Amino acid sequence: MCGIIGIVGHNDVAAQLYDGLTVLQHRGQDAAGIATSEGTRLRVHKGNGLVRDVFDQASMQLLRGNIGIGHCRYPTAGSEGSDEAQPFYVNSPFGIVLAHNGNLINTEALRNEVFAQDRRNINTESDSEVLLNVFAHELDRQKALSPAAAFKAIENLHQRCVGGYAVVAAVLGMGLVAFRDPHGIRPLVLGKRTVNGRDEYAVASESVALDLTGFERLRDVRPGEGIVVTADGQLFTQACAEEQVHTPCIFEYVYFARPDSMMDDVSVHKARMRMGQKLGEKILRLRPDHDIDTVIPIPDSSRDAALEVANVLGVKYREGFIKNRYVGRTFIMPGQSERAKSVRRKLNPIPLEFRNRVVLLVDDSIVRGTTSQQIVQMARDAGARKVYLASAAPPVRYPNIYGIDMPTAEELVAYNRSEEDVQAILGCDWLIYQDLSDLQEAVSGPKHSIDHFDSSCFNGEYVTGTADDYFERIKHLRSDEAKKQRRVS
Ligand SMILES: O=P(O)(O)OC[C@H]1O[C@H](OP(=O)(O)OP(=O)(O)O)[C@H](O)[C@@H]1O
Ligand SMILES: NC(=O)CC[C@H](N)C(=O)O
Ligand SMILES: [Mg+2]
Repeated sequence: MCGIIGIVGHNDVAAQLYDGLTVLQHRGQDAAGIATSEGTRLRVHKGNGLVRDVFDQASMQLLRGNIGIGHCRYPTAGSEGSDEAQPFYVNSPFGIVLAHNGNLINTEALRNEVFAQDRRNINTESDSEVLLNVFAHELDRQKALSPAAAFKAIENLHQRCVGGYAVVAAVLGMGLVAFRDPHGIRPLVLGKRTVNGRDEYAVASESVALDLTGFERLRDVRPGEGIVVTADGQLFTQACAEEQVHTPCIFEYVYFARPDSMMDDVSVHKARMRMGQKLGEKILRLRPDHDIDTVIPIPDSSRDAALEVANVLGVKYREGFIKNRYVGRTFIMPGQSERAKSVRRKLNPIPLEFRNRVVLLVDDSIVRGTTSQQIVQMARDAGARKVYLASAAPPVRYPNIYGIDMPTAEELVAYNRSEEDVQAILGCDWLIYQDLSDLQEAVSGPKHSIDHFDSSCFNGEYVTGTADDYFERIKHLRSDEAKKQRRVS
């Protein structure tokens, strides 16, 4: 789940892109990059690491220009190498840089098509480089450099690309281009500010990046919609795909997004509190006479939900695990051994919150079970009498193929297993999962802001459809074992 941002200002925008990326860092920790457009030059600086590691004063000074895009990466395709850091660049037509959040599921077929028909070579394993070349080819076919040409290119791209994608690009001589896939799986929000009487625009994965850079959130980019902001700050928008069911990714609300973001008009913080309420109500339904002494969140992402669980149950909420703030998110680390080691480095219990107590640990989700298995053991070692575990999301039983790197069902702890089996593996005394209907209601909220979701990792329903052999092929390419082999070779 990468973070993307694009800004058109009237002065240099690199410093603001940098600031925006620092608050999107939770979406991708492996690589970061910024590209800016100034006169006849596109400048790109990118590399592996956190935003703060990739840029220094010298690189920032080179990134001149009033139009720019930024990216922080969590790979879902190709390798973790620096040559697949984004933004990507192509020199023709005009010069384009592009950054992508999401994952294409027809990359292989597109790559062949792009080579054979469009006569363009893709030099990495990245789906985003394929996407850029499709856009470049379709823009080239328009024989013009205008918002209308960009919209036509986006329309054609939607016909060719299948998957989840939110995209920002800068086209030399035109400005900023942004678009969202026809189902709106991946998020993208549009903001505006007025500086000295002149309008400036930004698009970003999450509204928190707009808050930090002083842009007011105007609205979410609509599914399939194209946005162009010209170099002089004029905004053009157009629907570039026939209307489809809007199915934003529900996992954004469960785990990925920051709680202080608004996404498709829903507050992530409020959605998580409602998840906690519903989970608490389910626990009360199942065991009205429960013996829980304390609710303990598993930091960071479960805190909003855990607090509400405690409120509903009427028991104490206590911080029982202290998080080492210098260790990043474990779930988005690239390999299983790194993820497993990081949980212990990241979380340490406060024994007095566990000793002789019946504790209910609450996490936002249980995916591979890496975190929960270790946490349950830590709670026991710290002296808990009984350890219960509740997940604010249902069992994750199916791969995610639209931008979250969990492509192999066999790596998911709940795959082909009953809740009782998972409870035994995690070693807890009681395991409670949220029901999917409750999760969906929690996110769509009292205003029913969202009617449908991409909930594929919970129910195995893929809104784009999938080729018959897709999951088998992706397993060979992207299982933890395949990634390990690739790193060795
Ligand atoms: O079952 P697993 O495979 O362990 O994945 C699920 C866990 O990973 C995430 O935490 P992470 O440490 O990535 O981030 P956080 O600090 O935002 O909670 C998520 O919040 C769960 O705790
Ligand atoms: N998580 C993402 O959005 C990844 C974007 C792109 N598929 C990549 O691997 O770089
Ligand atoms: Mg967590």
